[in-house]
Amino acid sequence: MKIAVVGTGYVGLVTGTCFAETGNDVICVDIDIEKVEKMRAGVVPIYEPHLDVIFERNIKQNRLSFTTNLEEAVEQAQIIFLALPTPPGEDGSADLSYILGVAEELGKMIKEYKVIVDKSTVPVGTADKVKETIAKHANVDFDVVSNPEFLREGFAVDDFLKPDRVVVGTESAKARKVMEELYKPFVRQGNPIIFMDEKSAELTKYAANSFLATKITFMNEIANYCELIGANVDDVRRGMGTDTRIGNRFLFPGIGYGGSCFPKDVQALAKSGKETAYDFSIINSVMDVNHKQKYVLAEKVKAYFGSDLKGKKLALWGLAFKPDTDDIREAPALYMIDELTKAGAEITAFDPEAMDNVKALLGDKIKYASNQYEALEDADALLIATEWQVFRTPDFDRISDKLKAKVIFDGRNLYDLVDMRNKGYYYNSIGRRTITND
Ligand SMILES: NC(=O)c1ccc[n+]([C@@H]2O[C@H](COP(=O)([O-])OP(=O)(O)OC[C@H]3O[C@@H](n4cnc5c(N)ncnc54)[C@H](O)[C@@H]3O)[C@@H](O)[C@H]2O)c1
Ligand SMILES: O=c1ccn([C@@H]2O[C@H](COP(=O)(O)OP(=O)(O)O[C@H]3O[C@H](CO)[C@@H](O)[C@H](O)[C@H]3O)[C@@H](O)[C@H]2O)c(=O)[nH]1
Repeated sequence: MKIAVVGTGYVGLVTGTCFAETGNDVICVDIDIEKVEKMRAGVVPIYEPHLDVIFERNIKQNRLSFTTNLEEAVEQAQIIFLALPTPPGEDGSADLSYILGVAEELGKMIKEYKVIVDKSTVPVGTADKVKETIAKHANVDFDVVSNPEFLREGFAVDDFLKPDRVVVGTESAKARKVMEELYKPFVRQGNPIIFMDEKSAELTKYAANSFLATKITFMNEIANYCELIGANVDDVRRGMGTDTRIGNRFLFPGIGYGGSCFPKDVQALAKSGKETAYDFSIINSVMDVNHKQKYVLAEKVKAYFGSDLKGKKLALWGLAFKPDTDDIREAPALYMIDELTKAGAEITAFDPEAMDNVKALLGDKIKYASNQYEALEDADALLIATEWQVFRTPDFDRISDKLKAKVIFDGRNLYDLVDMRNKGYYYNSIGRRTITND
């Protein structure tokens, strides 16, 4: 099939590359000229494990190409995917200007039947708006389908090629056939395509993300409570998660959920509810609790050193909102940096992939180390914000040689409590008792 993908971010580029991998001819469109030139030169513009191999293979085999020219892409394609940003607007609702802007252009360009597929995360009713916008200009038949994407950054290729399910919202038999054909290779692997109407598909995406955000937030509250009563959240998590009705995934407490999706999607669902006079009280609480959770580690540092952190040097491991990505959107580390530098602390950070993005955002507000141990030089404490594999089994002798004192605040529960006691650390983690070295 001939496919155009508009927007080559995490979703668009993975979608385009994976559909090329299953034998389709894919042309990806982006307004960012620099990005398109990079991709034409064979460079993957984002950090996403395993994407480079299939990206290169499909370019070589002429199934994957890039352009800034929407019309050129649309002309060739039977199916046009919209993988455009839907950032929060000022009031928290999803900003649809990218989607509707491109829909307007599509309306003027299409000259024969096309299936326009919305892969972006959009509020209920957006497929209708896209339809109306295109119909203002187009005088040919077309369908607008909602096909929300559930991939996770860091696992995007695997999630896309082997999805738990594919959700397709369409009431058009013609479009349904096209989507069935396109996703056939995935169904062969035993994963269902769930067909429904457009509105239900749009809501499914928000409901899934908000449910997962709620699950994490619930565990964060249990973790905070564990600290007060002297219980161990790791044990509670295992005890709960083995119940198959609960499941053991997404129960890891930490310093709040971040990223480009959960924060904005939870907020957008709450906002959509408000517009229909529905008060999503669970969702509102989730947002409140998560906001506070982002400051939990900074509060622990202040409780230990005092609220004035002038003259304190802190090493920070991890900046990305989660491991295996260079994405720092809504990263809890950024909230922590803000709070701690306001209190006067000097921070030296290390992250395996996200440092360039943080440098572009924060400049010299913090210092950047070239490896995880360099960050520790002369620091009063080590703080951990992201659970990169490389932080899980560090050389503790090197850590204690470099730190002024053996003090660790761990926002991701990477280390064993008994081990930390034996090694003589002050070790403060989430939802577990604090190990003191006195
Ligand atoms: N990132 C994820 O893990 C993820 C997963 C599932 C769904 N989503 C949703 O998918 C959508 C896209 O997310 P993303 O993370 O890929 O975004 P992104 O910001 O990484 O990428 C968007 C791309 O669109 C391009 N763009 C903007 N305007 C354009 C235009 N008029 N024409 C062509 N290209 C244009 C930008 O230059 C950018 O390259 C959002 O709605 C998001 O909520 C994201
Ligand atoms: O047990 C857990 C699991 C996750 N998180 C945090 O939750 C956030 C989101 O993590 P994750 O879901 O792995 O990353 P995303 O790439 O943002 O993926 C989510 O958002 C995407 C965009 O909508 C969806 O497609 C995915 O299905 C959904 O998992 C991160 O800050 C994680 O640190 C926790 O704190 N505890």
